[in-house]
Amino acid sequence: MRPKLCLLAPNEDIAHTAENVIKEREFNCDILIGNLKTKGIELAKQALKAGCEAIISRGGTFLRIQEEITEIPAVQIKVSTIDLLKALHAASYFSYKVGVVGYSNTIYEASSVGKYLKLEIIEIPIDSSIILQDRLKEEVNQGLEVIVGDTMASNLASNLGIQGILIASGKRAIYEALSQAEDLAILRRKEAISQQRISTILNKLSEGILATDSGQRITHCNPAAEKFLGLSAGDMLNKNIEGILNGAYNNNELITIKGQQYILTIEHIQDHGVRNGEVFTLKPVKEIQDMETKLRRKQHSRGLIAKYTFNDIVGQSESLIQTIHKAKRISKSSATVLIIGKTGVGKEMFAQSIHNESPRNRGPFVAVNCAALPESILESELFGYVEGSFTDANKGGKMGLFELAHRGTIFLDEIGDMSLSVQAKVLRVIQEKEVVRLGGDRVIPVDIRVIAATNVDLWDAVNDGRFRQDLYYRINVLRVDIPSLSERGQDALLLTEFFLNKLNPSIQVKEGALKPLLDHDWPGNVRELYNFVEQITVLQEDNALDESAVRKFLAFSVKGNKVSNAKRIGNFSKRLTDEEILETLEQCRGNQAMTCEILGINRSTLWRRLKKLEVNS
Ligand SMILES: Nc1ncnc2c1ncn2[C@@H]1O[C@H](COP(=O)(O)OP(=O)(O)OP(=O)(O)O)[C@@H](O)[C@H]1O
Repeated sequence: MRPKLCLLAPNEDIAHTAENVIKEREFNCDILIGNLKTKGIELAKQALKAGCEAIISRGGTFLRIQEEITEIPAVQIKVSTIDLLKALHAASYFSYKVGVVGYSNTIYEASSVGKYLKLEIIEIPIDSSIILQDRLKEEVNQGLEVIVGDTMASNLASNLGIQGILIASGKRAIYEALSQAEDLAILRRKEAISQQRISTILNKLSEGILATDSGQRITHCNPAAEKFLGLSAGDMLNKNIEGILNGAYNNNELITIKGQQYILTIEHIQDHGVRNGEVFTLKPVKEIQDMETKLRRKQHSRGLIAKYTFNDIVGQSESLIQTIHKAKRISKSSATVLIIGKTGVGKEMFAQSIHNESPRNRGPFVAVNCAALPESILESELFGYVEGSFTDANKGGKMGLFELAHRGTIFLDEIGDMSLSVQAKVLRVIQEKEVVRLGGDRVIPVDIRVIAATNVDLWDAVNDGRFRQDLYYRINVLRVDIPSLSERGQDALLLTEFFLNKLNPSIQVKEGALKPLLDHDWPGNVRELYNFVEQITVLQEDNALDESAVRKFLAFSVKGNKVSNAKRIGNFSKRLTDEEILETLEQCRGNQAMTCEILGINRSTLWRRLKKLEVNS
């Protein structure tokens, strides 16, 4: 559909010519007759309300419209050379001296056209109607008898009693103005569509956007910026940016607005190589951090969740309750924690519970067993590496566990087994809160809480030169000593009932059946107790567990432990007699995994020995 235009003609003649052009060229244009005197501006405003997309007018009316109606383009019917020639020719009948009233382009043309007609042209530019009137009076006093110009000029001429000749607008001038108006209206339509798209995008952005002009005045702002700054668009538009952002700012700077932190970035707007304003972007730091955490989590397939809380720790002994109480208090701070306790006492369980009770509980929990990995692998696991830093390095490098624990907790289990060179690097991370990947030089900031655990006396290790003293002091800030199971009174009974219920709830425990457990010293602590209960659930023949059965299992378990301990001393499997193997297998009711566990041998050794004995496996 062609744009809807409106032509404001100063008189019937021009209206008539315009009507012909519109008909011939099929413009979608209404014609209104009006000039400055006859409320032409009011008519134009009404046309705008009625959906007009561009206004065409002449002379002074055009100037007023251009000033007052900014919503749509205003186009001027220019004075063509031929129209000017006709008017000057008509004027020459009255005098050789002709005043030409008009805008610079009209006057300029008039002087050259006037030369051909041998006329003396007096240039009278239009600035305002009052100045024009004075100027005209002056010229009339000096003998001017005729002027050519627009409707306003010819009205002034009749007021001053001289001849006024109206420059008519011919078909060509009207056609050109209509075409120009139509082109501009189409351009406006396109601009409006792209403006709409831009504002939809700006409105949807979670970043706050503010744009300024070359004078630092705000020209655009989006809803996110309104929200962050607590100001409406009306409060900000046309205001100086410095006043809105409260003073000085720099690109890529951290700024605080209403207690929230934002990263401020500033881009310069270049217009044909000239700086013409700036675009300010406000990104909430919290959003960046949340995204970063999500990304870090996604990049790593491991589950980084701490599943245990203090509520999961079973036991009612005074020593355990005291320890839990202290650990809960420690949870609130962000300081490094050292958990000390024998093997299997629940150090990791405590570490997870501390993390879950801490303000970091929404962040990751990363556990590393420092004794389980060879030095070089532990180092690359902890710190990560950059691409190509060693032969087997993954493409794209790899994020280390410290980075992965960002905004969460890293649990360094058995820290006493860490080599001195890794200790030095860990110390650096704890002190500086930053990591450099192996083979890289980029410093990556990390916000982590370290919980270290040990089952050996670290101070002894310091004295032996196996543990760095500075690291010892660094990690020994808050300390949790977990009592061994033998120091926890009746807890062994509670734990047994708890594990039995978890593994096989149908087993009934007879009165006093668990008493023998209190005489056992549980060197492997809760883990050993758990394994013991697991054996019961597999080997128990009926569902009623009495004291004699418990004693039998205990004796069996102690023997198993002795065997497993002996295994560690030397190549024990060779010394295991066939009877021992068969007896254990029978007691385990053919369960080979458990037989291996009790005898401390691996599956292939058992399989070989059974094959020799021709036992069907
Ligand atoms: N008080 C408790 N209540 C319930 N379960 C427990 C308790 N203490 C430990 N456990 C369980 O015992 C097992 C060993 O605990 P954990 O791994 O936390 O011990 P650890 O001291 O870290 O062991 P290690 O010294 O070998 O690293 C886990 O399965 C844990 O869930």
